[in-house]
Amino acid sequence: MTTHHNTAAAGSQPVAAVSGVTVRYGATVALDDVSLAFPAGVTGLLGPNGAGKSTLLSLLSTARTPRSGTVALLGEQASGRARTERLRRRIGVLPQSFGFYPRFTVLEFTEYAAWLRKVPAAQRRERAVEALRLVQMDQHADRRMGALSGGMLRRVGIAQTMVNEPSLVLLDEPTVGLDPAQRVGFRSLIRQLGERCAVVMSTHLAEDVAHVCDRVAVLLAGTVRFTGTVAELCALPSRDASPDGAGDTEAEGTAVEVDGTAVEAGYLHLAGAEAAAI
Ligand SMILES: Nc1ncnc2c1ncn2[C@@H]1O[C@H](COP(=O)(O)OP(=O)(O)OP(=O)(O)O)[C@@H](O)[C@H]1O
Repeated sequence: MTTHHNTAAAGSQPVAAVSGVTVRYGATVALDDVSLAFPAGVTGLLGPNGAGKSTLLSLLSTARTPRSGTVALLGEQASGRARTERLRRRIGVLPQSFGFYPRFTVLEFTEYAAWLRKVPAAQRRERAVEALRLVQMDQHADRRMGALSGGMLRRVGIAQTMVNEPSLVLLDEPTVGLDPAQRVGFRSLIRQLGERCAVVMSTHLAEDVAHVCDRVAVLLAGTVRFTGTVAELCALPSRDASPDGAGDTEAEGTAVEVDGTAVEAGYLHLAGAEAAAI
């Protein structure tokens, strides 16, 4: 299936950027001198388990500070407690799993998220209802969180990222665990979010990237192996060719079919035998 992408996002000013960041967990180097800029639109972080995607998202969410390197968010350096707290109010985050009280209704949970994000009391209800409408969960506002299907729960997860009208939304593996039909609906929802604010989503699924993302960064073992448009990733030579061209965009300007298989081929070219074994 061929998809069309929002090329307007390419080349715009970055909404977020990391520069020379290194993060270690004991002896494990999760990110090794990583520099990446995230423009408007939807950027995919593509990589296998353990590549460092969640760690990178935790830097962009300000949950974690790098040992070395810098993080810039919404035009400011993300350092200093007061500034970081202020920036955090303009960011929405969907972690891989999020906690909730099962007896909360969908509306109560979403209003609670607005409270956590310091949305003024007078606006919380309205923002929560609006966010639920965006994800088509407003009809289910009175249902208990504990009674929701996986797909519905994930939609509420997206709603809670939007209650503070963020400029940047971070989604950690948002399509994992969804069935194929749910995944299709969810991808179109993420594209919608990308029209309102910059979105960075991690995934290990080439299909997600093909259907959702304007740009993609491939992470492998804590290093960036590619950044560019999805079409540029697809245009990389096949795996049999010399890997020296990784990151080159020689095929820029040529017509490239963007689909899951083509993304997978570009990804495998970068990952070589390492990814082929996944
Ligand atoms: N709290 C932690 N303590 C120790 N090691 C960690 C911790 N969190 C992550 N790591 C390690 O850091 C590396 C990067 O992990 P990270 O979770 O960022 O990768 P990922 O690409 O998001 O993978 P996944 O999809 O499995 O979450 C991995 O080797 C992982 O085992």
